[in-house]
This record gives sequence, structure tokens and C-alpha cells, in this order.
Amino acid sequence: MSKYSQKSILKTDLRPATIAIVGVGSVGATTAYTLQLSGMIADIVLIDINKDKAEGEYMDLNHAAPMTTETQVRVGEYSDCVDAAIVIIAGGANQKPGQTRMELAAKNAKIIEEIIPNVVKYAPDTILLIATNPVDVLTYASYKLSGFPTSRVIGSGTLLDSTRLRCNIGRYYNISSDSVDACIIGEHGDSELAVWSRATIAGMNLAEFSAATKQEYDKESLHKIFEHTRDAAYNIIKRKGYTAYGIAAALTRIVEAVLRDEGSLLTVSIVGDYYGIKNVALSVPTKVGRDGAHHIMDLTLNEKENEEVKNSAKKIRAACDSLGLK
Ligand SMILES: NC(=O)C1=CN([C@@H]2O[C@H](COP(=O)(O)OP(=O)(O)OC[C@H]3O[C@@H](n4cnc5c(N)ncnc54)[C@H](O)[C@@H]3O)[C@@H](O)[C@H]2O)C=CC1
Ligand SMILES: CC(=O)C(=O)O
Repeated sequence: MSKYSQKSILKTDLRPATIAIVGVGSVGATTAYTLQLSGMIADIVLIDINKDKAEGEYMDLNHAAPMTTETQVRVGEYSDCVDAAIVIIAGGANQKPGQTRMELAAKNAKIIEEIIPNVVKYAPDTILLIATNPVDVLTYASYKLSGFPTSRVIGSGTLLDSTRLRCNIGRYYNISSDSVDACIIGEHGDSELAVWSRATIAGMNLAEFSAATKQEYDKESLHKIFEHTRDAAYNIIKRKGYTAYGIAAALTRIVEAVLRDEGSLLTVSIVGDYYGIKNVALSVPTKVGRDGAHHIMDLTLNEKENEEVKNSAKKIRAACDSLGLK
């Protein structure tokens, strides 16, 4: 190393990685493109029950490669998951306008039952990254079907919702969302909650920040920000039929945290015991690195938040029970 070069601040330098994506619809294909643009990935394998769709996406992505990062993209079979550091699961039905994520549970559980054993057969050491909805229920299902440790079955959870929340708070105060530290926890769905008691901007809680910047601070405004966040997918799907860019960025962020062995605390969903509710997958800030995701703590919450997260956990557990997922 020359005396003018500095050791990388990254704990681990990136090694060329293969990422497989099962289900190359709106979410899978957009994620492939986002990963391609990221420059982190050497090789992306596209797998879909609809071969034509996978081939079409492969051709289109390959035309971007010479102008972007030369990531290799190819259409594959499950056997091509063999070298995948991470297998992203985005296969299955998406919501129709007005439909809840939970309403997809029975249909998508059947699809997951088909996909996961095939992946595990060829990639027993990989990390599963689940996007298919309802993501918490299907993260639990994937954990059971794979026999993997909880750390290697990661649901995208409320990482996207937390980003939406930070965006909406930033917009309310007319500052960059980068400056906002706030999160959504619980279900990626209707029972999620914003952890207002822990939200900060520049180290100040929102009441202090509002007072210091002479801006309005009231429960009604916070509730509107929350509703806008929780209902974002409904509002997008009503207009364009699906969501894809936000989740693609969230999945890419999780892949990055794994490949760079960051140890970042991201609101992803993994199986564990949360707030006294056992055996459920939901999101709290969770440590993500090379060996997967680890639930290292429950956030300390106020009484109302505590009640809400328990209800969210109970709702996810009940959905798992109804699918026979003990
Ligand atoms: N976790 C999150 O934050 C988000 C999750 N989603 C979820 O992602 C899933 C995919 O959504 P879209 O891409 O919009 O749907 P889409 O309908 O555009 O694509 C789904 C793809 O899955 C494929 N597929 C279906 N069964 C399969 C199987 N057995 N094996 C392999 N591939 C299979 C289909 O051929 C299709 O190409 C949905 O469940 C949706 O709700 C969507 C956005 C955000
Ligand atoms: C569809 C979905 O889960 C989302 O965009 O949040």
C-alpha cells in the first residue's frame, strides 16, 4: 500500500458475487436493473416460471450493460443458484387496487412452497431475501421450508416503509430525508407502526426540532404523515398497478449490507420472539452483515407503541396459524 493510500473504511472489500432472482416481474426485473447499476454484482441470474418474460428482461438488461457496469445477466434454472450469495424471491401475485397484502397469503404461500425447496436443493448455504407479499408471513414460511437458520432468511420487511416515513418527515420539515432518523416496525402492512417516541432530527426529538425551527408540531400532522406512509402502496397501486422502484432500492440496500459485511441496523424482517410474542417474523432494526441478519434487540417503546407492535405481531402469527405454519 502506498503511503498516500488509505485502508478501505469498509470492513470487507467486495468480492464478485452472483445474485439470483426468482420471479422477474415488476419487482424482480427492477431489482435486477438496480443491482446492475450498483456496480456491486458480477453476475445476476434471472429465474421465472414464465421463461419468455425472463428472456425478455435478460435481453433488455444486457443492452444496458455496455453503458453501465458490464454486470453479467443470464436466464437460469434453479441449478444456477448454486453459486448465489443471495437468492431474492420476488415471484408471486401482486395486489390489485384496494387488495391488502394479507389477502395474497394463501395464493403466494403455495408459490413459495414450490420455489424454496428448489432453491435450497442447489444453494444450501445461500441467504434467502424475501420480497413476495405478505412478506412477514412468507419469510416465516421460507424459514420453515428451508430449514435455514433465522439469520439466513431475511424479509425486506419495513425497510421500504421506514424510507417512506423518512421521506415524508423530511418533506414536512423541508429538509433532506437523510437527516431524519425514524423507523416503521412490525408488519410490512396495515398493522405497522411508526416509532415516534424514538424519531430524531439532528439529535433532537421532533417536538424539540419543531420548536427550534418554529414549525408546527401536533399529533394530527404526525398521524397524517404516518397514514401517508402506511398507505403508500395502495396509493401507488391505484395509479400505476404495482410498486417497484422503492422495493428494488430496498432490496439492493440489503444486498449491499450483506456483501459489504456492514453490520448496519436495517428494519428487515426475520423470525424470532418479539415483545413477548414467540415465533413470528416482523421488522425491528436488525443487524445485517455477511452472515445474514441478527435480531440483537427490541427497541424500547412507549406504552402505546408497545401495545401496537404486540398487536402487529399477533396479527402476523394468526395469519401463519391459518396457513398451518406453526
Ligand atoms: N416487500 C415489498 O415491499 C414489496 C413486495 N411486493 C410483492 O412482490 C411480489 C411480486 O410483485 P410484482 O413483481 O409486481 O408481480 P408481477 O406479477 O409483475 O411478477 C411476478 C412474477 O412472478 C413469477 N412467478 C409466479 N409464480 C412463480 C413461480 N412458481 N416460480 C417462479 N416465478 C413465478 C411470474 O411469472 C411473474 O413474472 C408480489 O407478491 C408483491 O406484492 C411488491 C412490492 C413491494
Ligand atoms: C406493494 C408493497 O408491499 C409496497 O410497495 O409496500
